[in-house]
Amino acid sequence: RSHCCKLQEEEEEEEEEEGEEVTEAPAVSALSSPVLLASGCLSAGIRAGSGPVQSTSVRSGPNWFRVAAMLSPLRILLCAAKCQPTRHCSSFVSRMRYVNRLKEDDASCLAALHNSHIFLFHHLSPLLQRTERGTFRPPALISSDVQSVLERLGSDGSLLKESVLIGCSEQNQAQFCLDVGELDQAAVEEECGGNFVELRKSYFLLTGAEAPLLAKGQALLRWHQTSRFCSATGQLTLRNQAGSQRVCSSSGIVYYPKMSPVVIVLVSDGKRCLLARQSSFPRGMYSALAGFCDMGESLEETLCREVAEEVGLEVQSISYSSSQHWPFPHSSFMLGCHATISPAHTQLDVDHTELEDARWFGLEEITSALQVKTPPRRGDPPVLWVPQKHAIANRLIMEWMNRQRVSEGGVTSRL
Ligand SMILES: NC(=O)C1=CN([C@@H]2O[C@H](COP(=O)(O)OP(=O)(O)OC[C@H]3O[C@@H](n4cnc5c(N)ncnc54)[C@H](O)[C@@H]3O)[C@@H](O)[C@H]2O)C=CC1
Repeated sequence: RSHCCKLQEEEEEEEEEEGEEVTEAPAVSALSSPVLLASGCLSAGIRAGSGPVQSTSVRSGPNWFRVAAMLSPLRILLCAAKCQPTRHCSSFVSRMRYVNRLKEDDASCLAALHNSHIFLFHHLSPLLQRTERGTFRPPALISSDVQSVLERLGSDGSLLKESVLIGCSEQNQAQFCLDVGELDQAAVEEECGGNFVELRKSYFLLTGAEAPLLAKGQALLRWHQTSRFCSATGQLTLRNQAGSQRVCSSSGIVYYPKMSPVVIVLVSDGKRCLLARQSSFPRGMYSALAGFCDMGESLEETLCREVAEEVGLEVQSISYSSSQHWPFPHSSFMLGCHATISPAHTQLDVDHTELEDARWFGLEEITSALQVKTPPRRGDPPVLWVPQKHAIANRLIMEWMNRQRVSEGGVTSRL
Protein backbone atom coordinates (compact mmCIF):
# COMPACT_ATOMS: atom_id res chain seq x y z
CA ARG A 1 0.00 0.00 0.00
CA SER A 2 1.16 3.51 -0.72
CA HIS A 3 2.14 4.92 2.67
CA CYS A 4 0.85 8.33 1.66
CA CYS A 5 -2.52 6.91 0.81
CA LYS A 6 -2.64 4.75 3.91
CA LEU A 7 -1.85 7.67 6.16
CA GLN A 8 -4.41 9.81 4.40
CA GLU A 9 -7.03 7.11 4.99
CA GLU A 10 -6.09 6.80 8.66
CA GLU A 11 -6.34 10.55 8.97
CA GLU A 12 -9.77 10.52 7.38
CA GLU A 13 -10.94 7.80 9.76
CA GLU A 14 -9.63 9.81 12.71
CA GLU A 15 -11.36 12.95 11.50
CA GLU A 16 -14.61 11.07 10.99
CA GLU A 17 -14.39 9.66 14.51
CA GLU A 18 -13.90 13.18 15.81
CA GLY A 19 -17.04 14.19 13.91
CA GLU A 20 -15.31 17.00 11.97
CA GLU A 21 -17.17 18.71 9.14
CA VAL A 22 -15.82 17.90 5.71
CA THR A 23 -16.22 20.03 2.60
CA GLU A 24 -14.70 18.12 -0.23
CA ALA A 25 -14.53 17.76 -4.00
CA PRO A 26 -16.13 14.73 -5.67
CA ALA A 27 -14.14 11.50 -5.55
CA VAL A 28 -14.23 11.37 -9.33
CA SER A 29 -11.70 14.21 -9.43
CA ALA A 30 -9.32 12.09 -7.38
CA LEU A 31 -9.97 9.07 -9.57
CA SER A 32 -9.04 10.92 -12.72
CA SER A 33 -6.14 12.80 -11.14
CA PRO A 34 -2.99 12.33 -13.26
CA VAL A 35 -0.93 12.86 -10.10
CA LEU A 36 -2.50 9.89 -8.36
CA LEU A 37 -2.44 7.73 -11.46
CA ALA A 38 1.20 8.52 -12.18
CA SER A 39 2.51 7.90 -8.69
CA GLY A 40 2.63 4.13 -8.94
CA CYS A 41 4.66 4.25 -12.14
CA LEU A 42 7.16 6.60 -10.59
CA SER A 43 7.57 4.58 -7.43
CA ALA A 44 8.33 1.58 -9.64
CA GLY A 45 11.16 3.56 -11.21
CA ILE A 46 9.45 4.00 -14.58
CA ARG A 47 9.95 7.42 -16.16
CA ALA A 48 6.72 9.35 -16.25
CA GLY A 49 8.00 11.85 -18.81
CA SER A 50 6.92 14.95 -16.90
CA GLY A 51 7.99 16.93 -13.84
CA PRO A 52 11.35 18.48 -13.13
CA VAL A 53 12.89 15.52 -11.35
CA GLN A 54 12.38 11.91 -12.26
CA SER A 55 13.44 8.72 -10.58
CA THR A 56 16.56 7.05 -11.82
CA SER A 57 17.20 3.37 -11.53
CA VAL A 58 20.75 2.40 -10.55
CA ARG A 59 21.42 -1.11 -11.82
CA SER A 60 19.47 -3.37 -9.53
CA GLY A 61 17.15 -6.33 -9.84
CA PRO A 62 13.54 -6.72 -8.69
CA ASN A 63 12.80 -6.77 -4.98
CA TRP A 64 9.77 -6.65 -2.69
CA PHE A 65 9.63 -2.89 -2.46
CA ARG A 66 9.58 -2.69 -6.21
CA VAL A 67 6.81 -5.27 -6.49
CA ALA A 68 4.79 -3.47 -3.83
CA ALA A 69 5.35 -0.21 -5.66
CA MET A 70 4.10 -1.70 -8.94
CA LEU A 71 0.80 -2.58 -7.26
CA SER A 72 0.36 0.87 -5.83
CA PRO A 73 -1.64 2.44 -8.73
CA LEU A 74 -4.43 -0.08 -8.13
CA ARG A 75 -4.37 0.59 -4.41
CA ILE A 76 -4.40 4.32 -4.94
CA LEU A 77 -7.46 3.97 -7.21
CA LEU A 78 -9.25 1.84 -4.62
CA CYS A 79 -8.32 4.33 -1.95
CA ALA A 80 -9.57 7.23 -4.07
CA ALA A 81 -12.79 5.39 -4.81
CA LYS A 82 -13.42 5.19 -1.06
CA CYS A 83 -13.10 8.96 -0.77
CA GLN A 84 -16.38 10.51 0.35
CA PRO A 85 -18.05 12.56 -2.38
CA THR A 86 -17.93 15.69 -0.27
CA ARG A 87 -14.28 15.36 0.73
CA HIS A 88 -11.76 17.72 -0.84
CA CYS A 89 -9.01 15.40 -2.17
CA SER A 90 -6.36 18.05 -2.62
CA SER A 91 -3.06 16.34 -3.34
CA PHE A 92 -1.22 19.32 -1.83
CA VAL A 93 -3.02 18.98 1.50
CA SER A 94 -2.50 15.22 1.65
CA ARG A 95 1.18 15.58 0.77
CA MET A 96 1.75 18.19 3.47
CA ARG A 97 -0.03 16.07 6.07
CA TYR A 98 1.88 13.00 4.97
CA VAL A 99 5.24 14.73 5.41
CA ASN A 100 4.14 16.03 8.79
CA ARG A 101 3.20 12.51 9.90
CA LEU A 102 6.57 11.18 8.77
CA LYS A 103 8.30 13.80 10.92
CA GLU A 104 6.33 12.67 13.94
CA ASP A 105 6.30 8.90 13.45
CA ASP A 106 9.69 7.17 13.17
CA ALA A 107 8.25 3.79 12.10
CA SER A 108 6.22 5.32 9.24
CA CYS A 109 9.23 7.38 8.22
CA LEU A 110 11.48 4.33 8.07
CA ALA A 111 8.88 2.46 6.01
CA ALA A 112 8.61 5.47 3.66
CA LEU A 113 12.41 5.62 3.36
CA HIS A 114 12.46 2.09 1.96
CA ASN A 115 10.14 3.13 -0.86
CA SER A 116 11.36 6.65 -1.54
CA HIS A 117 13.45 8.84 -3.81
CA ILE A 118 16.90 9.82 -2.58
CA PHE A 119 19.18 12.69 -3.59
CA LEU A 120 22.80 11.85 -2.85
CA PHE A 121 25.46 14.24 -1.51
CA HIS A 122 29.17 13.69 -0.91
CA HIS A 123 30.60 15.99 1.77
CA LEU A 124 27.59 18.25 1.11
CA SER A 125 28.08 18.40 -2.68
CA PRO A 126 25.01 17.12 -4.56
CA LEU A 127 25.16 14.40 -7.22
CA LEU A 128 24.27 15.79 -10.66
CA GLN A 129 23.66 13.97 -13.93
CA ARG A 130 23.97 15.44 -17.39
CA THR A 131 20.78 14.98 -19.40
CA GLU A 132 20.58 14.13 -23.10
CA ARG A 133 19.91 17.82 -23.80
CA GLY A 134 23.18 18.77 -22.12
CA THR A 135 21.51 20.27 -19.05
CA PHE A 136 22.06 19.07 -15.48
CA ARG A 137 19.70 17.64 -12.90
CA PRO A 138 20.02 15.89 -9.55
CA PRO A 139 18.85 12.29 -10.01
CA ALA A 140 16.08 11.13 -7.67
CA LEU A 141 17.38 7.62 -7.02
CA ILE A 142 15.18 4.76 -5.86
CA SER A 143 16.05 3.90 -2.26
CA SER A 144 16.40 0.16 -2.87
CA ASP A 145 18.91 0.95 -5.63
CA VAL A 146 20.83 3.24 -3.28
CA GLN A 147 20.88 0.47 -0.68
CA SER A 148 22.37 -1.94 -3.27
CA VAL A 149 25.03 0.63 -4.21
CA LEU A 150 25.93 1.15 -0.54
CA GLU A 151 26.28 -2.59 -0.01
CA ARG A 152 28.38 -3.04 -3.15
CA LEU A 153 30.72 -0.30 -1.91
CA GLY A 154 31.18 -1.97 1.47
CA SER A 155 28.88 0.10 3.66
CA ASP A 156 27.28 -1.94 6.46
CA GLY A 157 23.77 -1.06 5.34
CA SER A 158 22.91 1.28 8.20
CA LEU A 159 24.01 4.37 6.26
CA LEU A 160 20.66 4.61 4.45
CA LYS A 161 19.00 5.38 7.80
CA GLU A 162 21.08 8.58 7.99
CA SER A 163 18.90 10.02 5.21
CA VAL A 164 16.94 13.17 6.02
CA LEU A 165 13.38 13.79 4.86
CA ILE A 166 13.04 16.82 2.58
CA GLY A 167 9.50 16.46 1.25
CA CYS A 168 7.09 14.60 -0.95
CA SER A 169 7.00 14.81 -4.73
CA GLU A 170 3.87 15.67 -6.69
CA GLN A 171 3.80 11.96 -7.48
CA ASN A 172 3.32 11.26 -3.75
CA GLN A 173 6.81 9.87 -3.30
CA ALA A 174 8.67 10.69 -0.09
CA GLN A 175 11.98 12.46 -0.86
CA PHE A 176 15.14 12.13 1.22
CA CYS A 177 18.76 13.33 1.05
CA LEU A 178 21.74 11.23 2.08
CA ASP A 179 25.40 12.22 2.46
CA VAL A 180 27.67 9.35 1.43
CA GLY A 181 30.86 11.23 2.33
CA GLU A 182 32.27 8.16 4.08
CA LEU A 183 32.37 6.26 0.75
CA ASP A 184 34.85 6.70 -2.08
CA GLN A 185 33.57 9.60 -4.20
CA ALA A 186 34.71 8.27 -7.57
CA ALA A 187 33.22 4.84 -6.86
CA VAL A 188 29.79 6.30 -6.03
CA GLU A 189 29.96 8.54 -9.11
CA GLU A 190 30.73 5.54 -11.28
CA GLU A 191 27.90 3.45 -9.76
CA CYS A 192 25.35 6.24 -10.10
CA GLY A 193 26.50 7.73 -13.40
CA GLY A 194 26.97 11.32 -12.26
CA ASN A 195 29.29 13.73 -10.49
CA PHE A 196 29.23 15.40 -7.10
CA VAL A 197 29.33 19.15 -7.79
CA GLU A 198 29.82 21.82 -5.14
CA LEU A 199 26.42 23.42 -4.36
CA ARG A 200 27.41 26.93 -5.49
CA LYS A 201 28.44 25.56 -8.91
CA SER A 202 25.30 23.41 -9.02
CA TYR A 203 23.23 26.59 -8.69
CA PHE A 204 24.68 27.81 -11.96
CA LEU A 205 24.12 24.46 -13.69
CA LEU A 206 20.55 23.71 -12.63
CA THR A 207 17.82 25.09 -14.83
CA GLY A 208 14.76 23.54 -13.16
CA ALA A 209 13.14 23.87 -9.78
CA GLU A 210 15.56 21.51 -8.04
CA ALA A 211 17.97 24.13 -6.64
CA PRO A 212 15.80 24.96 -3.57
CA LEU A 213 15.29 21.24 -2.94
CA LEU A 214 19.04 20.65 -2.89
CA ALA A 215 19.58 23.74 -0.73
CA LYS A 216 17.11 22.39 1.79
CA GLY A 217 18.74 18.95 1.77
CA GLN A 218 22.23 20.35 2.16
CA ALA A 219 21.14 22.63 5.02
CA LEU A 220 19.59 19.72 6.93
CA LEU A 221 22.58 17.43 6.33
CA ARG A 222 24.97 20.17 7.46
CA TRP A 223 22.89 20.83 10.57
CA HIS A 224 23.10 17.15 11.58
CA GLN A 225 26.83 17.05 10.93
CA THR A 226 27.41 20.05 13.21
CA SER A 227 24.83 19.37 15.95
CA ARG A 228 25.97 16.07 17.37
CA PHE A 229 26.34 17.35 20.94
CA CYS A 230 24.03 19.18 23.35
CA SER A 231 25.30 22.71 24.05
CA ALA A 232 23.94 22.52 27.63
CA THR A 233 25.23 19.08 28.76
CA GLY A 234 27.91 18.24 26.20
CA GLN A 235 26.26 14.81 25.74
CA LEU A 236 25.37 13.18 22.42
CA THR A 237 22.14 14.24 20.73
CA LEU A 238 20.06 11.68 18.85
CA ARG A 239 18.03 12.42 15.74
CA ASN A 240 14.53 11.29 14.87
CA GLN A 241 14.13 9.21 11.69
CA ALA A 242 13.01 12.15 9.54
CA GLY A 243 15.96 14.26 10.71
CA SER A 244 13.67 17.13 11.68
CA GLN A 245 14.96 17.31 15.26
CA ARG A 246 17.68 16.09 17.65
CA VAL A 247 17.22 15.30 21.34
CA CYS A 248 19.91 15.36 24.05
CA SER A 249 20.43 11.79 25.28
CA SER A 250 20.96 13.06 28.82
CA SER A 251 18.67 16.07 29.40
CA GLY A 252 15.97 15.51 26.75
CA ILE A 253 16.47 19.05 25.38
CA VAL A 254 15.06 19.15 21.84
CA TYR A 255 16.97 20.95 19.06
CA TYR A 256 15.48 22.02 15.72
CA PRO A 257 17.32 23.08 12.54
CA LYS A 258 18.23 26.78 12.60
CA MET A 259 18.15 29.51 9.97
CA SER A 260 19.44 33.06 10.36
CA PRO A 261 16.93 35.70 9.21
CA VAL A 262 18.39 38.20 6.73
CA VAL A 263 16.67 41.24 5.20
CA ILE A 264 17.58 41.97 1.59
CA VAL A 265 16.34 45.25 0.14
CA LEU A 266 16.36 47.00 -3.19
CA VAL A 267 16.33 50.74 -2.49
CA SER A 268 14.94 53.08 -5.15
CA ASP A 269 14.72 56.86 -5.46
CA GLY A 270 11.96 56.60 -8.06
CA LYS A 271 14.30 56.79 -11.08
CA ARG A 272 17.26 54.66 -10.06
CA CYS A 273 17.95 51.65 -7.83
CA LEU A 274 20.82 51.16 -5.43
CA LEU A 275 23.23 48.25 -5.78
CA ALA A 276 26.40 47.54 -3.82
CA ARG A 277 29.36 45.17 -3.88
CA GLN A 278 31.64 43.67 -1.25
CA SER A 279 35.32 43.14 -2.05
CA SER A 280 34.69 39.36 -1.87
CA PHE A 281 32.14 39.48 -4.75
CA PRO A 282 33.25 38.29 -8.21
CA ARG A 283 34.49 41.11 -10.44
CA GLY A 284 31.70 43.35 -11.78
CA MET A 285 28.92 41.83 -9.66
CA TYR A 286 26.65 44.17 -7.71
CA SER A 287 23.71 43.11 -5.53
CA ALA A 288 20.95 44.51 -3.32
CA LEU A 289 21.78 45.51 0.27
CA ALA A 290 21.51 42.65 2.78
CA GLY A 291 22.02 42.23 6.49
CA PHE A 292 21.34 39.79 9.33
CA CYS A 293 18.53 40.57 11.77
CA ASP A 294 19.74 41.43 15.26
CA MET A 295 18.08 39.60 18.13
CA GLY A 296 14.67 41.14 18.88
CA GLU A 297 14.43 43.23 15.69
CA SER A 298 11.47 43.31 13.32
CA LEU A 299 11.95 43.03 9.56
CA GLU A 300 11.31 46.79 9.21
CA GLU A 301 13.81 47.69 11.94
CA THR A 302 16.54 45.54 10.40
CA LEU A 303 15.89 47.02 6.97
CA CYS A 304 16.07 50.65 8.13
CA ARG A 305 19.16 49.97 10.27
CA GLU A 306 21.05 48.17 7.49
CA VAL A 307 20.34 50.90 4.93
CA ALA A 308 21.41 53.58 7.42
CA GLU A 309 24.57 51.66 8.46
CA GLU A 310 25.74 50.63 5.01
CA VAL A 311 24.94 53.65 2.81
CA GLY A 312 23.80 56.42 5.22
CA LEU A 313 20.25 56.77 3.85
CA GLU A 314 16.90 57.03 5.62
CA VAL A 315 14.12 54.83 4.23
CA GLN A 316 10.70 56.39 3.50
CA SER A 317 8.54 53.37 2.64
CA ILE A 318 8.86 49.59 2.54
CA SER A 319 7.01 46.89 0.60
CA TYR A 320 7.49 43.16 1.04
CA SER A 321 8.26 41.10 -2.07
CA SER A 322 9.03 37.45 -1.26
CA SER A 323 11.38 35.20 0.68
CA GLN A 324 13.80 32.34 0.11
CA HIS A 325 16.07 29.96 1.94
CA TRP A 326 19.69 30.73 1.01
CA PRO A 327 22.30 28.05 1.71
CA PHE A 328 25.49 30.15 1.37
CA PRO A 329 27.62 30.19 3.47
CA HIS A 330 25.10 28.69 5.93
CA SER A 331 21.32 28.64 6.19
CA SER A 332 19.86 32.13 5.88
CA PHE A 333 16.18 32.96 5.63
CA MET A 334 16.11 35.85 3.17
CA LEU A 335 13.22 38.32 3.44
CA GLY A 336 13.11 40.33 0.22
CA CYS A 337 11.76 43.90 0.22
CA HIS A 338 11.64 47.04 -1.87
CA ALA A 339 12.21 50.40 -0.19
CA THR A 340 12.00 53.98 -1.36
CA ILE A 341 13.90 57.03 -0.22
CA SER A 342 13.21 60.68 -0.90
CA PRO A 343 14.60 61.84 -4.29
CA ALA A 344 15.82 64.93 -2.40
CA HIS A 345 18.18 62.86 -0.18
CA THR A 346 20.03 60.43 -2.43
CA GLN A 347 23.64 61.21 -1.58
CA LEU A 348 25.43 58.07 -0.40
CA ASP A 349 27.76 57.81 2.57
CA VAL A 350 29.16 54.29 2.06
CA ASP A 351 30.57 52.31 5.00
CA HIS A 352 33.76 51.04 3.36
CA THR A 353 34.45 48.56 6.14
CA GLU A 354 31.40 46.60 4.87
CA LEU A 355 31.12 47.57 1.21
CA GLU A 356 33.70 48.12 -1.50
CA ASP A 357 31.27 50.26 -3.48
CA ALA A 358 27.59 51.29 -3.69
CA ARG A 359 26.03 53.16 -6.61
CA TRP A 360 22.75 54.26 -8.17
CA PHE A 361 21.91 52.54 -11.46
CA GLY A 362 19.34 53.61 -14.09
CA LEU A 363 16.91 51.43 -16.02
CA GLU A 364 19.18 50.95 -19.05
CA GLU A 365 22.15 49.79 -16.99
CA ILE A 366 19.95 47.38 -15.00
CA THR A 367 18.38 45.98 -18.17
CA SER A 368 21.83 45.20 -19.61
CA ALA A 369 23.08 43.77 -16.30
CA LEU A 370 20.15 41.32 -16.18
CA GLN A 371 21.06 40.11 -19.64
CA VAL A 372 24.49 38.85 -18.51
CA LYS A 373 23.69 35.17 -17.95
CA THR A 374 27.15 33.85 -17.07
CA PRO A 375 29.83 35.58 -14.99
CA PRO A 376 32.46 37.24 -17.20
CA ARG A 377 35.70 35.27 -17.57
CA ARG A 378 39.19 36.48 -16.77
CA GLY A 379 40.35 38.78 -19.57
CA ASP A 380 36.79 39.72 -20.63
CA PRO A 381 36.04 43.49 -20.64
CA PRO A 382 34.55 44.74 -17.32
CA VAL A 383 30.78 44.47 -17.23
CA LEU A 384 28.06 45.09 -14.64
CA TRP A 385 26.14 41.93 -13.70
CA VAL A 386 23.85 40.86 -10.89
CA PRO A 387 23.29 37.59 -8.95
CA GLN A 388 21.93 34.67 -10.99
CA LYS A 389 18.27 33.75 -11.25
CA HIS A 390 18.07 31.45 -8.20
CA ALA A 391 19.04 34.37 -5.91
CA ILE A 392 16.26 36.54 -4.49
CA ALA A 393 18.40 39.61 -5.33
CA ASN A 394 17.82 38.80 -9.00
CA ARG A 395 14.04 38.65 -8.43
CA LEU A 396 14.02 42.04 -6.66
CA ILE A 397 16.06 43.67 -9.44
CA MET A 398 13.82 42.12 -12.10
CA GLU A 399 10.70 43.37 -10.29
CA TRP A 400 12.15 46.87 -10.07
CA MET A 401 13.02 46.84 -13.79
CA ASN A 402 9.52 45.72 -14.80
CA ARG A 403 7.84 48.36 -12.60
CA GLN A 404 10.20 51.05 -13.82
CA ARG A 405 9.46 50.21 -17.45
CA VAL A 406 5.77 50.68 -16.78
CA SER A 407 6.25 53.93 -14.88
CA GLU A 408 8.61 55.31 -17.56
CA GLY A 409 6.01 54.48 -20.20
CA GLY A 410 7.88 51.61 -21.84
CA VAL A 411 6.74 48.08 -22.54
CA THR A 412 7.21 45.44 -19.87
CA SER A 413 9.06 42.43 -21.14
CA ARG A 414 10.37 39.69 -18.94
CA LEU A 415 13.93 38.66 -19.75
N1 LIG B 1 20.16 35.27 -2.10
C1 LIG B 1 20.57 36.49 -2.40
O1 LIG B 1 20.13 37.08 -3.38
C2 LIG B 1 21.61 37.15 -1.55
C3 LIG B 1 21.98 36.57 -0.37
N2 LIG B 1 22.86 37.21 0.48
C4 LIG B 1 23.16 36.56 1.75
O2 LIG B 1 22.71 37.38 2.79
C5 LIG B 1 23.51 37.15 3.97
C6 LIG B 1 23.87 38.48 4.58
O3 LIG B 1 24.57 39.22 3.64
P1 LIG B 1 25.77 40.15 4.11
O4 LIG B 1 25.38 41.02 5.25
O5 LIG B 1 26.30 40.78 2.91
O6 LIG B 1 26.69 38.95 4.65
P2 LIG B 1 28.11 38.87 5.32
O7 LIG B 1 28.42 37.43 5.23
O8 LIG B 1 29.01 39.87 4.73
O9 LIG B 1 27.83 39.19 6.86
C7 LIG B 1 27.97 40.46 7.41
C8 LIG B 1 28.31 40.34 8.88
O10 LIG B 1 27.19 39.79 9.59
C9 LIG B 1 27.69 39.05 10.72
N3 LIG B 1 27.11 37.70 10.65
C10 LIG B 1 27.54 36.63 9.95
N4 LIG B 1 26.73 35.58 10.13
C11 LIG B 1 25.77 35.97 10.97
C12 LIG B 1 24.62 35.35 11.53
N5 LIG B 1 24.33 34.09 11.25
N6 LIG B 1 23.83 36.07 12.35
C13 LIG B 1 24.12 37.35 12.64
N7 LIG B 1 25.19 38.01 12.13
C14 LIG B 1 26.00 37.33 11.32
C15 LIG B 1 29.18 39.02 10.64
O11 LIG B 1 29.68 39.99 11.52
C16 LIG B 1 29.45 39.40 9.19
O12 LIG B 1 30.68 40.07 9.07
C17 LIG B 1 24.70 36.30 3.52
O13 LIG B 1 24.43 34.97 3.93
C18 LIG B 1 24.66 36.37 2.01
O14 LIG B 1 25.11 35.19 1.39
C19 LIG B 1 23.38 38.44 0.18
C20 LIG B 1 23.06 39.05 -1.01
C21 LIG B 1 22.19 38.42 -2.00
